[in-house]
Amino acid sequence: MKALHFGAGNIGRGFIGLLLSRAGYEVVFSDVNKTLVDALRERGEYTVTLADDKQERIRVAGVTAIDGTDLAAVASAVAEADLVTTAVGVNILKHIAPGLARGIERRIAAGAGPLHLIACENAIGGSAQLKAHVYGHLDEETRRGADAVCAFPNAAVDRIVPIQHNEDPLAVTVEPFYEWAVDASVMFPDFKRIEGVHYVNDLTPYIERKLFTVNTGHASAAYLGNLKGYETIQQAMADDALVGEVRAVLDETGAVIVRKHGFDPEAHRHYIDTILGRFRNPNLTDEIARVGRSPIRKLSPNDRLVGPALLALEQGNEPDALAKVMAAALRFDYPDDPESAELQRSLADRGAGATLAKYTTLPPEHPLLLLALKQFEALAAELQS
Ligand SMILES: NC(=O)c1ccc[n+]([C@@H]2O[C@H](COP(=O)([O-])OP(=O)(O)OC[C@H]3O[C@@H](n4cnc5c(N)ncnc54)[C@H](O)[C@@H]3O)[C@@H](O)[C@H]2O)c1
Ligand SMILES: O=P(O)(O)OC[C@@H](O)[C@@H](O)[C@H](O)[C@H](O)CO
Repeated sequence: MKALHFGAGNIGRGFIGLLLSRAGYEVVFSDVNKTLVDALRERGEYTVTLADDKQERIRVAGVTAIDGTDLAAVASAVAEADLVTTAVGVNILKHIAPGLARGIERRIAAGAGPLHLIACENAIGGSAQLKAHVYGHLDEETRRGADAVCAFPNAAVDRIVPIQHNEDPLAVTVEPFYEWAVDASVMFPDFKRIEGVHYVNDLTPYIERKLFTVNTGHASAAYLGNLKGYETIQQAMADDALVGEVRAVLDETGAVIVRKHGFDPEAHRHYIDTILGRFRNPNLTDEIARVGRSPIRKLSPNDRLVGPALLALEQGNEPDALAKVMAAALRFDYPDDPESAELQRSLADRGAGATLAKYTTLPPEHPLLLLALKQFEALAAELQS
């Protein structure tokens, strides 16, 4: 069995590749990073280290890679795959779509069997977004053919994998915890189960709980920590006042999730405590630059800040703590991050109100934007004093 995985980066090697290899797949990575591709091809294996006191090392063997810029190679790999997964970043899905489309055409022409394509990105409906990009490259008749043999189950993936600073470009250190939930309701019957994957019939509660707790909490620690001059999540999480603010945010998202999906409030409190413990992991160094990366994506309407804040308002609650994190996101000034640079230019040119309206796509008078703007002004006053 062959799995084609797009993105041999941190989560690709440290989580998806590891689980697929353990499940008996030969894993073919597609990546545009030549160093990673060459090393995977030459060595055919890499090591994953678990970031706990034992520092267990796991050898992942039987892997190889293809050059993701080579459309013909990508199409061939898609034609031969028994499973396709991605972990490239939700905004990159459109760039892998042409190769997937050419591969799907070849599969249909050859009468190949059914194929699941699972986007393992931090986004609601990641695989559905991938499908829309791929279908944009198919004609009407091929789309009908693809409907019969391709399924795009949405997924939620959870494992903290920081940016790696190892001499070996393939070595990757990951937290021990992991969770991978996949929407089984759209999968073909009798699919091959992957050990470690949780198959569910309704993914929404899982992806919203994950994105609006792990990722909202993470973004809060990053943006509020950045305001205080911290460089890592571990530094930020050693600041009790800051942890109090992160908890206030997670109380707001927790109320939303518990009410919307009927989770047990006590179990959800325990979930939050576990996550705060994971952020503190002393065996990891996770940079605020990574966790806060792509602030425009993180301020978009369905993502980890605005998404739960809008739900809180719908439920009649004012999400002040979330609004403060939205305001802090505007202060995330990392010139090497293209979205941060664009946000800073917009802030300088248009001001906070118009910038928030542009990137959240909400009307300027929306109650959430008024809350965020109030928080932005309070932060500005605080920083001046
Ligand atoms: N790192 C984590 O803790 C974590 C956890 C859960 C989910 N995620 C999600 O997983 C995705 C990847 O995150 P990451 O941290 O592994 O990032 P990363 O930057 O380490 O990995 C992304 C990889 O995709 C490759 N890539 C870029 N364009 C490509 C293309 N056109 N074709 C093939 N490969 C391409 C990059 O070269 C890189 O190796 C993101 O959506 C992220 O939100 C990350
Ligand atoms: O990958 P992003 O940019 O969506 O979010 C940054 C981190 O919050 C994220 O990568 C977490 O480490 C991960 O989602 C944990 O499962």
